[in-house]
Amino acid sequence: METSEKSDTDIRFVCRGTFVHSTAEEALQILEDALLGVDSEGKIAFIGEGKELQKLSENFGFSPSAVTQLQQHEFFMPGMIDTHIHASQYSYAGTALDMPLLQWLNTYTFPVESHFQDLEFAKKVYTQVVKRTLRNGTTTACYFATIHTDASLLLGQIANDFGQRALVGKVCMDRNDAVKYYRETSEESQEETYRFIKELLNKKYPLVKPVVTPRFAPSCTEALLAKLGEIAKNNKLHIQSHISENLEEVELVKELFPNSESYTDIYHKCNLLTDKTILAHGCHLSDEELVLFRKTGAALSHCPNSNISLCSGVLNVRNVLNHKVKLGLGTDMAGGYSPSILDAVRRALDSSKVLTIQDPEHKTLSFEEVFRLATLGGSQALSLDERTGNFKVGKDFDALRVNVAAPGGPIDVIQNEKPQSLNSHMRLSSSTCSLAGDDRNIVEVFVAGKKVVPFSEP
Ligand SMILES: Nc1nc2[nH]cnc2c(=O)[nH]1
Ligand SMILES: [Zn+2]
Repeated sequence: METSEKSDTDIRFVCRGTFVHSTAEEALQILEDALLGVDSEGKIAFIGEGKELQKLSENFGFSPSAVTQLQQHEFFMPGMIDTHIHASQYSYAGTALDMPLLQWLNTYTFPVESHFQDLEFAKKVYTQVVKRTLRNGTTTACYFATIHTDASLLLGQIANDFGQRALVGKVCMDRNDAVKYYRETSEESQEETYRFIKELLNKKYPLVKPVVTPRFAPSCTEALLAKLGEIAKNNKLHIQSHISENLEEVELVKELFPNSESYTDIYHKCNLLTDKTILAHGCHLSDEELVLFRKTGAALSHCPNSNISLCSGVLNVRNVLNHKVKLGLGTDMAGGYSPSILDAVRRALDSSKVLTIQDPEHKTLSFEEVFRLATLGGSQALSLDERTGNFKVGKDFDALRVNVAAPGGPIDVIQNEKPQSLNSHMRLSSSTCSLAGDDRNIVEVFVAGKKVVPFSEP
């Protein structure tokens, strides 16, 4: 049994059943007939075995009859973490994937994002994104908004209202020759970043924090990048951006920053690589660049749907893991067409298999490893692993109640003739749900001990 020190904790609720999660040692740990208690602050107070019910109920002062028992085919898993998602691109998700990155940005993305100065439009789209991602089991999202400060603040408010844990970034870009009306001056970008951080922090939302967000090197001058690095450092803030997504972009960066050794070096020189930095893609990074990530503690967000949809490249996750670089999964919607991290799990496995087809020596990622990337890995990549990522005592209870056989769901559970051990059954179930399941299998979602799905009536 694992418990927090104090047993005078007030217990909010206790659940009994199978819990599936990742630890540093075990990519997929299955706790059968476990008992997990959540305290009044939404933190995990204890996790023990079902047979310890009597003792735990006395120690923690809860009634055994109040314990919620999971049903057959149900299990709890940690909430999933989307380490890279563009909330502002939801309105065209699933469309417009017919050109490569730079042309796609100019043709579709910038014109759509420019509409977010309209707060009514922003409210509609951002409400839908937060609800949709929560329903899909994203308990933590690291969001890009747009250059508009007020709309970005609105995204923070909506995430807070629905109870989602979120990092929210007002996008910074002082260079954009293609769509001139969607750009700030360097001064505006700095001043508005200050205002965004100040106003969002002043709200004191418990689960929503600002993230400094230079869009990517091609849309920022070196002076702006350096200023944003300074702002992040002085305020100890998270940083997010994109890096080495497609080859044309990498060439453009060489032209725009002729004095830098590499794409990674540009961010490094501007103090943008820290242990609170998350950079999306990295498909074309060199091993030297990965070493710099490792040294600075910066993380990568693997966005396989987007990498395939925009024909950007295939990230060699095995190589990233071998370099001990922190890594999580991202949808990168709308470069990726799905808002679901379950989809990212599937695409990450597919991408890894493509690498194995190309090189049989490549060690394919296992389902268990990718499950860890979607949960614990994401929390580490965002430096939020003290708070979330798995069922460790003292962390917030961010969890999904999954029913493999949810009525009306996409999975038909076919009973095996031979009885299986519960453990292998749950291993199969968690794998089945990730590979064949969808939001219909996610029957409840909890963030910091609060049930946020199904949505409560307004
Ligand atoms: N996929 C993707 N890559 C980017 N690089 C710079 N901006 C973007 C964006 O919005 N999406
Ligand atoms: Zn992106």
